[in-house]
Amino acid sequence: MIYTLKGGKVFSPDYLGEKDILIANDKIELLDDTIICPYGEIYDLTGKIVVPGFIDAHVHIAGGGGEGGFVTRTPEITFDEIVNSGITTIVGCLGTDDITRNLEGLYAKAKALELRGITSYIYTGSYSVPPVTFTGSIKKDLVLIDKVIGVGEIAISDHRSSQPSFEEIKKIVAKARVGGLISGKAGVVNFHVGSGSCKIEYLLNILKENEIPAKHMYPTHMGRSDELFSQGILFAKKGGFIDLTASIDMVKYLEIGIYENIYSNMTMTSDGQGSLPKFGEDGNLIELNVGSVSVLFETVRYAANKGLNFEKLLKMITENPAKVLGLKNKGRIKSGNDADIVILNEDMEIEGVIAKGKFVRRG
Ligand SMILES: CC(C)C[C@H](NC(=O)C[C@H](N)C(=O)O)C(=O)O
Ligand SMILES: [Zn+2]
Ligand SMILES: [Zn+2]
Repeated sequence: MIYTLKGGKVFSPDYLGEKDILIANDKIELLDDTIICPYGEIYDLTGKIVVPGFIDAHVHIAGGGGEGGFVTRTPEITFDEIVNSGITTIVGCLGTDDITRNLEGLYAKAKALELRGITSYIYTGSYSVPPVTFTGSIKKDLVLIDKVIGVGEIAISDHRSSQPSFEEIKKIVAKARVGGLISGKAGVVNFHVGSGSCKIEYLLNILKENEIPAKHMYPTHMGRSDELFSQGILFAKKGGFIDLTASIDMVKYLEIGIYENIYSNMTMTSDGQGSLPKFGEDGNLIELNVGSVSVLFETVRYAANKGLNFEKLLKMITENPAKVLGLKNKGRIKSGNDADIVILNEDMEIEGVIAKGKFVRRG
């Protein structure tokens, strides 16, 4: 299928001005001031905003939760929830409950989403250490299972973790790195960072040993506290990527990240379908909500309306996660990249979503 998107205000995420985009099959063929295209549909996007499809690198696509017993298990995600949020690339993960949830179900869900038209990957593992795997080995999972892009979400500094030792964590990162090298993938370990006192000490100590590159360690929930975010700034300044679970409460950290000039090493993810539990001092569950993928762009939109730089915010859900995940053809609107595009109206509301060149949401 060939068609042209004409005259939209294009953020690649960098603002390029009004551009025409020629799309052929699943690729962006051409990006230019004006494209005279003798064939294919022409969509007039004058006055619209055109941005790269959003990448959500941490979603419990097959459901999550369970920290309050069976009734608190959360539902799996629907395709419409994903595309209505402008997400065209998603990475599925398991969380606390890796007894009633398993990698086979996670894989099946990711395949279903791919067959519906978006790009999907999964992390092998879950909160637990040693990690659950398909083949009994992190390296084999990365090399033999195409959808496996890394390991996660491995819990550290959390009362629900397996209380892993530093050595155990280092071995997981080392295996992810070698599995990534052999398979040509990112081999990234997505760490669930809890509210424990050790925060990301393990990761900073691995960096101190100066052997395993920072890019293999990707801590999430880094906006859980000011102290944790401060450690995150340190980690980012050493070349690591830090991830915030999107919510309007994160605006202060987004602002600091831009001010500290570490926004290029920051991403946001939604923790969609994950449980958002609140525990009391006594460790008992007080309440439990369910994450929604819609927070991803809603947080960018909210922060932009608060005056934060739109291009820098946009990078955190497009170009930056593409870098973390090693997805060379994603995260930017440029010739040769996958045609993953979101069309916004002048109020920055999502009007259309294109995934691999096909409209998955229109109007
Ligand atoms: C960042 C906070 C608000 C939510 C966070 N959620 C998860 O980690 C996912 C959850 N445990 C699940 O398995 O579904 C948390 O529990 O700390
Ligand atoms: Zn988590
Ligand atoms: Zn999660």
